[in-house]
Amino acid sequence: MSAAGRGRVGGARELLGRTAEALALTWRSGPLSCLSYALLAVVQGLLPAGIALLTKWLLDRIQHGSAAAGPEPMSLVAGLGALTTLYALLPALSEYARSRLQRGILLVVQDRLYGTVNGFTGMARFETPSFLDRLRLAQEAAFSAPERITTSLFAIVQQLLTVAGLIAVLFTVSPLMTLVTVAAALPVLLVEVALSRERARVMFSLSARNRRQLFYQRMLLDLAAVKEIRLFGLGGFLLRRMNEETSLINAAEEQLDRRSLLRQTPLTALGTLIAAGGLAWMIMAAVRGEFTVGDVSAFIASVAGVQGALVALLLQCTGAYHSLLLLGHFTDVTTAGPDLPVPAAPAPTAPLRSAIAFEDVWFRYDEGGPWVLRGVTLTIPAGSSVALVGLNGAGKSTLVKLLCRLYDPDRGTVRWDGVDLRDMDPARLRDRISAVFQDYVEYDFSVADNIGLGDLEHREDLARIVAAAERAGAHELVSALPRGYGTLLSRIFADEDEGGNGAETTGMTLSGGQWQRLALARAMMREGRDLLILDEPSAGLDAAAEERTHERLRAYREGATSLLISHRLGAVRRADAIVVLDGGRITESGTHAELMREGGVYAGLFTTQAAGYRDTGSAQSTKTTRTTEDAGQC
Ligand SMILES: Nc1ncnc2c1ncn2[C@@H]1O[C@H](COP(=O)(O)OP(=O)(O)OP(=O)(O)O)[C@@H](O)[C@H]1O
Repeated sequence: MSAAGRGRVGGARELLGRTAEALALTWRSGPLSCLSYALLAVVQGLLPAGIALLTKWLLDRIQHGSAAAGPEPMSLVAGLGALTTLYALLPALSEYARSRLQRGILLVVQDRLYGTVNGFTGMARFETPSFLDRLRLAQEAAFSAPERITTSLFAIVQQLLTVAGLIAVLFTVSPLMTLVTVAAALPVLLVEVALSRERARVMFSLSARNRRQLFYQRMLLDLAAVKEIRLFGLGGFLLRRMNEETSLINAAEEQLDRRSLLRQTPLTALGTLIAAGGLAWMIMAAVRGEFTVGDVSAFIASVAGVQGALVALLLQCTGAYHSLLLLGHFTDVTTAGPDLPVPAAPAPTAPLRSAIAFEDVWFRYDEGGPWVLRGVTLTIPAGSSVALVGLNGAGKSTLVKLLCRLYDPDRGTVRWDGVDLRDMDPARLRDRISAVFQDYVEYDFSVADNIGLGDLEHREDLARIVAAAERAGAHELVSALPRGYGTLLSRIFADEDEGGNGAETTGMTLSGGQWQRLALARAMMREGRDLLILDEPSAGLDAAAEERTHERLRAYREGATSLLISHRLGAVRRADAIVVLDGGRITESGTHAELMREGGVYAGLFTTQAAGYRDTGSAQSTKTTRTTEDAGQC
């Protein structure tokens, strides 16, 4: 992690590096916008000096007539008119250029950040809280930091040019008064430097609080949380917590503002006193004929202009510093490199011919954490159906993650027809697999897209989508929806009405079990894959739907390689092999009949489940073995 990632910019080199990075991003977003914005900054920076100089010349002409130096009065009036018009118009033009630049930068930065995240082939980073935190900060940075750094830099250049220009004009009038102008600006400058450092420190110290405040805000608006928040009456609690955080942030900011005020006021007064003293002295000297009225006007313009420009410059520096801190998170994420090593010349991923094999696989999520898989050795022969059972937390879903190469084992190997998964391109491997996960996704798309996303290449093939829905037992429910496969499933987006006249109707949503059938249909879309993974594919289905779904799945899996995870043991009993995972170890394996004969963990679980389905009266008069065999089919 870089220093910036830890919340501070390292040395000048790191600071310059980040600045260069922001400028490069800006340049990539549109060289023309970048150049026009820079040009506008330069012109605006020089304008105050130009106006001050022309005003001085004009006043001198009025006072001394042709004896005074400088162009003709009419040319001066025209020039002054042109410069003041530019002075009035350029900020609007500049704002237009800035917005254009901002839009361009957003596109570049968004593509860079999300492209990088999409390039993480594994899951570990998404399940690591510290990385997720960094990702959130990087997201925040992506949308503001590069643009702010660039605009701050251009504004700094503009203010520097203003200061230099005004001082140069004043120097031609009086080097002594130039010194007075700088002296008048110095106290404010010094206090602003100290304050800007303090501001950055306070803002950083508040960042954790800001994130907590954001968390409470999100919870209070989160659709998924509404039910539980209402039922448990958590709204007031979350609201209080949010307000507490806001009050503490407000208090810290108030304290900072008070300190700023206390320090700024006397020093600003001191600066004003120096300027006023200088002005009084100059006016007396002008009365004695040592200065012209134009000189006095140049002095007044310079004092006000230099002070204003220096304060603006410091504010821009503070803003740029804060944005550079944020950009560190963006850089950390976008330069994090691959999470899983992918060989430069991956082994070809051929259709599965022989078997998938776990060879003494050990895995844990964190170094130093508990082992989740402990020496798993398991073979899934091509064309066979294997069921994985075990208690909660036994490691079943973890094993699936390794099989899809979302993680690599810490020890041991997973092989696809003898080839180590680490030697394969993960994208090619996953292209050979279809899956329904326990935590399947509900996409805010149409029904057709929710199914079609299973195979992007055939996303528009309605016949294939319908066939997949039929296999998953979802066709009937989809047909009953108001717009069938075209129905938008969303609570976030609105749908266009059927007349296509642009009117919007609210999207609709499904029940948990109905969503699960769509997830199953999505997996069925992936025809011609070598391995089907079903991780609790029927957990949300009603009893009748579950029975029918498993029948269909059995037919679909016939002769194909599949791995089924289910706590409903009636659904796994017909698998070619049932494997029991206990505490990350395989403790039993065999067919249903073999495991029942063994009378081990599986037999115990199966009997317990079956007993739950038995009618108490009849159960008392029925022999256990026979009854469990029947009940297990539920
Ligand atoms: N991302 C993670 N980081 C750390 N530990 C994890 C992570 N995911 C799972 N675990 C831990 O790994 C163990 C196995 O989890 P896993 O999800 O594989 O179990 P499972 O057998 O699928 O359980 P269930 O039947 O409840 O779905 C659990 O103790 C869990 O706490």
